[in-house]
Amino acid sequence: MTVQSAQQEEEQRLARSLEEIDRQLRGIGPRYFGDDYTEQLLDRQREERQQRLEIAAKEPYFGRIDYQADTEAASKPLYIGKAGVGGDESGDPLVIDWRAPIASLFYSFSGGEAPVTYESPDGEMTGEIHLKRNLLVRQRELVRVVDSYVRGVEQVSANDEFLLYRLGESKDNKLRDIVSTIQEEQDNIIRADRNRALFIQGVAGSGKTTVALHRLAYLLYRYAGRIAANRMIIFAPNTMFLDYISGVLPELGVGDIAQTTFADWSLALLQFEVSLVSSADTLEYWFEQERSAAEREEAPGRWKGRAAFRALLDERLAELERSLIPEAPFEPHPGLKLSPDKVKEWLDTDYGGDEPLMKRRERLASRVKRWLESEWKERRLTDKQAKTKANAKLNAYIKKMPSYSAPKLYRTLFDGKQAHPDIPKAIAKRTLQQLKLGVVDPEDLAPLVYLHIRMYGLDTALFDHIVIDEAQDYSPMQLEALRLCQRVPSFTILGDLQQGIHDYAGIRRWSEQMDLFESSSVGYYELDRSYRSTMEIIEFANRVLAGMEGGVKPATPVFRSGEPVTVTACEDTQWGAELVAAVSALLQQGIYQTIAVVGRTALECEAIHSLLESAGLQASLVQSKQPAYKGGLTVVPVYLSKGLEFDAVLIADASAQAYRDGDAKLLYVGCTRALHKLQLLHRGPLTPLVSDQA
Ligand SMILES: Nc1ncnc2c1ncn2[C@@H]1O[C@H](COP(=O)(O)OP(=O)(O)OP(=O)(O)O)[C@@H](O)[C@H]1O
Repeated sequence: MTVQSAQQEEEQRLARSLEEIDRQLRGIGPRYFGDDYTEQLLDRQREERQQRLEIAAKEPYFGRIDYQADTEAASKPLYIGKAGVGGDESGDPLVIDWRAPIASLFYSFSGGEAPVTYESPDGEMTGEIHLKRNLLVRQRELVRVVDSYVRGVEQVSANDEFLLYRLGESKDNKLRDIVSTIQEEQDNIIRADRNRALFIQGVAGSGKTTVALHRLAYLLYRYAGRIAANRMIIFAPNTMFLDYISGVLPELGVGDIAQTTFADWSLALLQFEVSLVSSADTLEYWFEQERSAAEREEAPGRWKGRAAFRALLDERLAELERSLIPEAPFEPHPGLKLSPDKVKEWLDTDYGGDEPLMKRRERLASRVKRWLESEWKERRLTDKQAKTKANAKLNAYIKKMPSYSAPKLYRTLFDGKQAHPDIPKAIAKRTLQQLKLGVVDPEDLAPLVYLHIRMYGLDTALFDHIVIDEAQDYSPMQLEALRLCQRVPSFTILGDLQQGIHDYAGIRRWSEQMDLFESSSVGYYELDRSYRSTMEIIEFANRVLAGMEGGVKPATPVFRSGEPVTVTACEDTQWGAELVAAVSALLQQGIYQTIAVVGRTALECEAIHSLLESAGLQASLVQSKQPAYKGGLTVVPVYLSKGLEFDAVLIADASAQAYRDGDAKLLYVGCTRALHKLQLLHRGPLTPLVSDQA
C-alpha cells in the first residue's frame, strides 16, 4: 500500500470512528441527582463512559495492528487508544484500551514473521501480525501515518520515528502521558503482577515516574472491582514535584489517587501531635556546606533509618504489652479476686494476634468491666454503695494499664534511665530535646508511624497499592512503616542510586530495602535507556559519574542528536554579565518553553535571581516547600531540581569550588534535567568532575 492510500484509508476510518463516538456521546442520558442507590450507580457508570468518550472524541487512537489469531482465517485491524470504546452491532470494539491484554502486542512487537503471543485472562494467545502502524491524531485531524512494519516488506522503518518525534517536542511545566510510545521494557513493568514489591532502578530520564503512573492506570483497569483508586497512594519527594506530575493520571482517565509526601502523610496520621523541623533547615545543613562521607554515613537519618532500629521499637512495644497487665490482682469486693494470670489469658487468647496494642488495651478494660458485672449478677448484688466502691476500684485498676501515644512511647527510648543503651548519646540527646518541644526530625517520622500503627492501627483502609518515587532517598525504616499498611506487599518502588543525593538518610544499595520482603514477593527491573536528553547531554552526564566508586551504570541514549554541551570559563568579575547574556540568548532563540538556571545553593540562587531581575529578565525562584513549578524561566538549587526537566539547562557555576569530588551525583542530577540544551559556566577553575570534557 502506498503512503498516500494509507493516509486516505485512515482518514476515512477516522471520520467513521469520530462519527460513531459522537453518536455514542449524544446517546448518554442526563445526569441523576436523586437518592436511589441503583440509579446513583448507573449514573456513575454513565459518567465514566462519558469521560472515556470525551477523551476518544479528541484523539481516538494512536496505533493500529493488523492481527490474525491462530484460530481465525484472516487478520483484523485493531485500533489502540487511550480509552476503549465499544463498537456498533458488529460486536468488535471500535477502539481497544491501551491497557487491554491484546494491546500489549502493539508495544512488544518489533517486526518479523514469527508468531506473537500475549497473555489474556483465558491463557496465552498466539497469532501473527501483518501490520503495525502509528497514527498521530491531533484535535480530530489525522496528522501523520507511519508504518513501522508491513508483513512481507523488509524493514519498513528503522528508527522509531514516532518516539523521536515525541522526544523532540519541547515541554511545558507538566509531565505528560506516553501511551502512544511506551517502550517494551517499560511496558513489562507497567503490566507486571500486582502483588509484588516491584523495585525499578532506572537511570535519569528513563521514564520511571511516568511508568509508575501508567502502572497505576493499568492496575486499576486489570483488577477493576478488586482494587480502588482511593486505596492507592503515591509518595513523591515534595509538593512542587507532586504538582509537576499531577496532570498524568487525569490524562489517563484516572482520578482519586492520593498523591502526597511521606512527611505530610505521617504528620496527618500522627494527628499533628508533633511538628517537623523546617525542611529548609535540613536541606541547608546538608547542601549549603561540605559534609564528609563519614558524616553522611553516621548521620542520625542513617542510624534511625536502619531496619535494625525496628528491633528497638519492637522491644519497647513488647514491654508495653507486658505492662498492660497490672501486677496486683483486681479485688473489687472482699473475697472476690481477678488474678493477673486470668487477665493475661484474656489478653493472649481473646485479644491477641495482630490487633493494635492500644485497641487491645481498650478491649481488655471492657472485658474486666464485663467480668465485674457478671459477678454482680451471679451474686445478685444490689447494694449500690458497694457497687460504687467497686467501680472506683475498677477505674483505678484500668488506670494501671498504661496508655501511650506514639510520641510518648518513642520518647522513652531516649529518656533518662529508660533510654535504650544502644542509642548513641548525641542522637538520644538531640531527639529528646526536640521531642520536649513537640518537634521531630524527618528521620523520626517513620519510627513514629510504625509505633502509631502498631498501637492504634490505621484510620483509613489498608492500601491496595503504594508507589514510592525517588525511593533511593527512603530508609528501610520508612518501608517498614509502609509495609504495615498492607496485608500483602503491592508496591512500585522506583529510584536511581546514582541520583542518591540524600544518602545521609536514604540507602546505598537496593538490598537494604529489598531484604525487608520475602524474596518470592520481590521483583527487580532496570531501565538503562534515557529518553529525556539528547545523546550529547547523556554522554556528558555519564562522564560526570564515571569516576565515582561503586559500579556506575551509564545511561544509554536514544539516538537523538542535538547541540553540543558547552563549558565556558568566565572571569570572576564578568560572571554575572556572562550569565545574563547566556540566559538572554536562550530566551531569544524562542524555541525553549522551559529554561532552568541551576545554582549550587539556595543562597546562590537568590543572588542569581536578583541579578536576572535587575537585568529585566523575569524568572521564578524555586525554594523548598514550593507548592508548584510554573515553567518558563526558573532559578533552582540543584538539589531541588531532582525529578523535574527543562528544555534548556544552564549550570550557573560549575567551578571546583562549587562542585567538589564528592558532588558527582549532585552535578549529574543538574545536567540530566536538560532535554535539548545544556550549558555550563564556571568562575575560577572548573570542577574536576568535568575537566576532561571542557
Ligand atoms: N516511552 C516514552 N516515550 C516518550 N517519552 C518518554 C518515554 N519514556 C520517558 N519519556 C519522557 O522522558 C522524560 C523523563 O521521564 P521521567 O521523568 O518519568 O523519568 P525518570 O526516570 O523519572 O527521570 P529522573 O530520574 O531523572 O527524574 C519525560 O519527559 C517523559 O515524558
